[in-house]
Amino acid sequence: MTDASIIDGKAFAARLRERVGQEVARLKDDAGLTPGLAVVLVGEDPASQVYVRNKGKQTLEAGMQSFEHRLSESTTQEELLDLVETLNADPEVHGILVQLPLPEQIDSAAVLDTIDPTKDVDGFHVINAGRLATGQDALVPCTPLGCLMLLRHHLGDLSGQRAVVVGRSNIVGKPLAQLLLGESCTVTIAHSRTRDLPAECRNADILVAAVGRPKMVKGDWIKPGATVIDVGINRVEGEEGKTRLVGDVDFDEAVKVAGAITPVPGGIGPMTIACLLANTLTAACRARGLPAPDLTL
Ligand SMILES: Nc1nc(=O)c2c([nH]1)NC[C@@H]1CN(c3ccc(C(=O)N[C@@H](CCC(=O)O)C(=O)O)cc3)C=[N+]21
Ligand SMILES: [Mg+2]
Repeated sequence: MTDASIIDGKAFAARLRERVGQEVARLKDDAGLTPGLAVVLVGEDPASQVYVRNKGKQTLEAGMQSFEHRLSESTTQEELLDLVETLNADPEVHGILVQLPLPEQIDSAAVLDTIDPTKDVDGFHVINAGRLATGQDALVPCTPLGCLMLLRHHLGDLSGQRAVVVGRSNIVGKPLAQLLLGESCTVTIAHSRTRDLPAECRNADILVAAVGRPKMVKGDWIKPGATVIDVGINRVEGEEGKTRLVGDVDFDEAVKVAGAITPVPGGIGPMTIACLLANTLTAACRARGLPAPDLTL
């Protein structure tokens, strides 16, 4: 059998950012409105710093304003809530992202639920989770949205497909399951307590791995010809003490069995950032009572 085709998330994300940039330019000309994204980073986690830098750079490249707030590791919950409230009230800020994970003295759920739901470009507020689950207009979490865009582009209509999502986080697994249900897939959410996980995965026409365990999904867990979406971004020790990124899927095995597969890096990661920009554009339009542009490629 021939190897799986590689779904190029990096290239797709670049085109999506281009589209967002066009719409931002149009919004400036037609409505005098420049979308703005505020990113809040608490602490010094080096990996988080890289994401924040990439997000800031790509936000500016798309013609949006980027506001960065770096707070110390010892920031109190009250200080962080004060900042979120200031950003909620700032008319130049259309999107707010508080980078996770937060230090242990902070109640993450309380912080996320303080963000104005109309500015919640991560889609983590309970209002947005509820709107997604009930099929109303929501700001949709960026990683699941990126997965759905690649699946739609690669497969077209998804209706009737058997989708297995491995992982049940509020950030990826649960919202992605909702999105796939909205596309009329038959959806299973599997997780660490699932009995005979490999057999469950072998049922999938669409298999999504979002567990945060390097190379957990093996080739013999995959139905021949299935579409495999690898959400994992795991830093592991490589040669000479260097770190490298691997997914939750054993790519070398999976590529021999799957019909199509997303790589790590260059798959879902870049889509997450592109969808963050798309959500910021959507939030800015809605703040002005304008329709959000259609960004399907
Ligand atoms: N509130 C919040 N929202 C987030 O969306 C969020 C977060 N917190 N905390 C951290 C995680 C992680 N995350 C990534 C986004 C893009 C890449 C990405 O673009 N990765 C590149 C590689 C980057 C590299 O080489 O380091 C790739 O997969 O090709 C990675 C990781 C968003 N996160
Ligand atoms: Mg789990």
